[in-house]
Amino acid sequence: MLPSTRSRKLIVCLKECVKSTKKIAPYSTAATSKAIIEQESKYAAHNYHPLPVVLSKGEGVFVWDVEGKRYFDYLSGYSANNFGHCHPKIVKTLQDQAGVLHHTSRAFHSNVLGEFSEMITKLFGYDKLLPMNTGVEADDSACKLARKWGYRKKNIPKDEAKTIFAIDNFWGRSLAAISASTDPSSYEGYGPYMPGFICIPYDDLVALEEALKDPTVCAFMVEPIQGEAGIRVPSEGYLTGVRKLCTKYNVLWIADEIQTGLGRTGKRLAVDYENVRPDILVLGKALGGGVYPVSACLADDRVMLVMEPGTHGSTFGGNPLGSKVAMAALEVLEEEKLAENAFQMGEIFRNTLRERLNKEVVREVRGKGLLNAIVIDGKMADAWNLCLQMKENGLIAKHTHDDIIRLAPPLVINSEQLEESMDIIVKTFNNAAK
Ligand SMILES: Cc1ncc(COP(=O)(O)O)c(CNc2cccc(C(=O)O)c2)c1O
Repeated sequence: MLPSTRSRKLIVCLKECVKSTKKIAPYSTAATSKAIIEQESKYAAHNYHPLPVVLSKGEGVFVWDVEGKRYFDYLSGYSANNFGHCHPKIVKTLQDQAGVLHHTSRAFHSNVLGEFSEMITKLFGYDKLLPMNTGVEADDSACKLARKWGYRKKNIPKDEAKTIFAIDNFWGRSLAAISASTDPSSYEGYGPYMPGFICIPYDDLVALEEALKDPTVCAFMVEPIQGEAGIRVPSEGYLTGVRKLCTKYNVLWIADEIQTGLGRTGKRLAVDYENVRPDILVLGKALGGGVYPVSACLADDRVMLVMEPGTHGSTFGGNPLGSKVAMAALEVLEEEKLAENAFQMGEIFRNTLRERLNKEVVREVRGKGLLNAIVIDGKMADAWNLCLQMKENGLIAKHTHDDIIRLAPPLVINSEQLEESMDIIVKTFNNAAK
């Protein structure tokens, strides 16, 4: 039986009412931040201490919380969102491929991995790609590659291979990664640790040469700029020295560019500042366009082919969906000249903040491209409170230590957005001094 005219009018009216309540504010949702934070606290592990903000929408350099408030995103998902939130080309690629073929495992070939492998190896100048998913997996794979190369090509005695890392390194949360860590908050309570991992001071070529003299050393893994250590930029020439010493002592140089790579520091790779070429290049985070976990090891055949069929792998490594998205991400990086934009915006960012920030509160502004940090005087201000204040003023960022705040917006930021966001940073920091 058809509804009467009266009830049809009632239905139309109800639909209008429902639609109107949804317009509380752009991108807002009915649930409040407080309720959602309580829900997460009750049902999710407490392995993070997030800023008290609940995000529900992202677009370019902006994110919105559930109350509809807009923020500049100055963390970029720990540099996974180099291309901004919901980049149209990357999202469309994800949507299209998801409806065609998303996962096969490498028990079979797909029509995508070969294309992705050729594209990425030619872009970065290596013979082969080992596709993984997360950054720590790719770094772990690089360490495995180096050990096996050490046994097969450098005649290091079985199970005696050593890998050198820099003090204050950070390459993830796995048992191997924390075994290399010098940060108690990363390794405490998780022993016993991986043998054969040794740490030396960062940015110290004398210490490096001393360590490489040991003939059982297979590799030196290092970040071109230390990210979690607080955006620590090494001396000019450090990377050149690393390259020379690793060649001299027949040691593989593993460059961990998971946070610094893909335009973040103002070059396609941070090692490009010194025109040096690692033996194993490790990428991650933004390689998946911020929408899908994709990581990679790149190396020449002399290294990569020590890994025979069936001796390493991963369920999702090299899947068609991630491979397609990664190709789109690399195209965006190149087509939109985002490394160049990061270089230019980064110069303006550091020069402006060094000029405008209150020297009583701020000890240093450092970084390259759009990977920067503000180091504060811990006696004058507190990093957590500054992040809370910046949030109130419309910008979200996170500290890496009590006195260091990382500032890393998406590389798509334009000069107007940069100016507006710098005003927020200056206003917040300079008020902290009063
Ligand atoms: C240089 C570097 N290498 C490897 C990793 C590990 O990547 P995955 O997280 O994808 O496994 C990183 C990670 N970088 C990073 C930065 C900040 C926080 C966190 C966190 O684990 O909460 C991770 C990194 O910064």
